Amino acid sequence: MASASPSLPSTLRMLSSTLQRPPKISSPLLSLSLPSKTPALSLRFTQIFSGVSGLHPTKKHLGLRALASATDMASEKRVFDSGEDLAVSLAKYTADLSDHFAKNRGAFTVVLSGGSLIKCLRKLVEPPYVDSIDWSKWHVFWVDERVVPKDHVDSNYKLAYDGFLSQVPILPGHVYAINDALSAEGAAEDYETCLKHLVNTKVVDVSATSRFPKFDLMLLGMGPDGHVASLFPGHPLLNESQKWVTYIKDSPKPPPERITFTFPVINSSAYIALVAPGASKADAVYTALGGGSSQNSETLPVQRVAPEWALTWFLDKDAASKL
Ligand SMILES: O=C(O)[C@H](O)[C@@H](O)[C@H](O)[C@H](O)COP(=O)(O)O
Repeated sequence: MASASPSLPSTLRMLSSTLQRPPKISSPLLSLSLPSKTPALSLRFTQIFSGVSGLHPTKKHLGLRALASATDMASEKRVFDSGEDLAVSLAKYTADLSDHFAKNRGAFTVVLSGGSLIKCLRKLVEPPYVDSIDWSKWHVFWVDERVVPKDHVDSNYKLAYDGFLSQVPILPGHVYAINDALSAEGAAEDYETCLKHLVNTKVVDVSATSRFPKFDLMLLGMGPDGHVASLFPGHPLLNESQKWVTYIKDSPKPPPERITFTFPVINSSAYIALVAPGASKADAVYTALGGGSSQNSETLPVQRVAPEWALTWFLDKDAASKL
């Protein structure tokens, strides 16, 4: 079943195979129960789930705790008793979005992080999802990657390949790993060039508001310090407003050299799942969701995460223990 391989060609060679198979773009995204897009009257809501639940914010959810908000992004928090329950819910959430975007857009663009996220995706490689998802529509990207060879133990590609990609029939030409023969600067530039081609060919959608690429689903992990992707607290890269992909050579989390999507790209996504289980995340979760403040009162990177349509937190009891 494995179709991706650590010896995949460079990003651009993978791109060329993708370009031969442009997805069909059909109708706009109208069939989901999306949050209101009326800025003046938009809603933010929070609901605690103890198990598997529906995919999208719906009127039923909104009836529970709806608050007026300045943003039209819907925000939802799911707290699970166990990692197993979290993984089940995340698989259903992802599979439902896959189904929707595959049917309505002809492609499903999914952005992965490194870290514990990949383990949280484990239910996708099991029945019923492994057989029911239309994997041929998936296009896989990384929100950040360590500048190391693809077969290196620190590679986010290798982590995802070993734990997820090798077990599902995603087309190798739809897996956009970084070009590991390049420097950090070169790899970031190469990845941005790749994304531009994919936007031009409509594989990746574009935000009508920001004009940055609009990925269908971004699956983000979060560090104990509140970092997302390779955007760390207090780092100047947090304020990058032009580039789509940039690089860092002084990452406080090893290894130091990485490439990363910028906030304009992250926040142009349609959906973001913030997957942050574990006690080490409790302080940052409290800062982001419980009204706490960070050690030096600075805004944490995770607090800047605001996709165009919906943000869903996937937490376990330990991560939510201070809420
Ligand atoms: O390459 C990376 O280091 C990641 O993309 C990073 O942003 C990760 O998602 C968080 O550090 C959370 O990692 P954990 O889930 O393992 O804590």
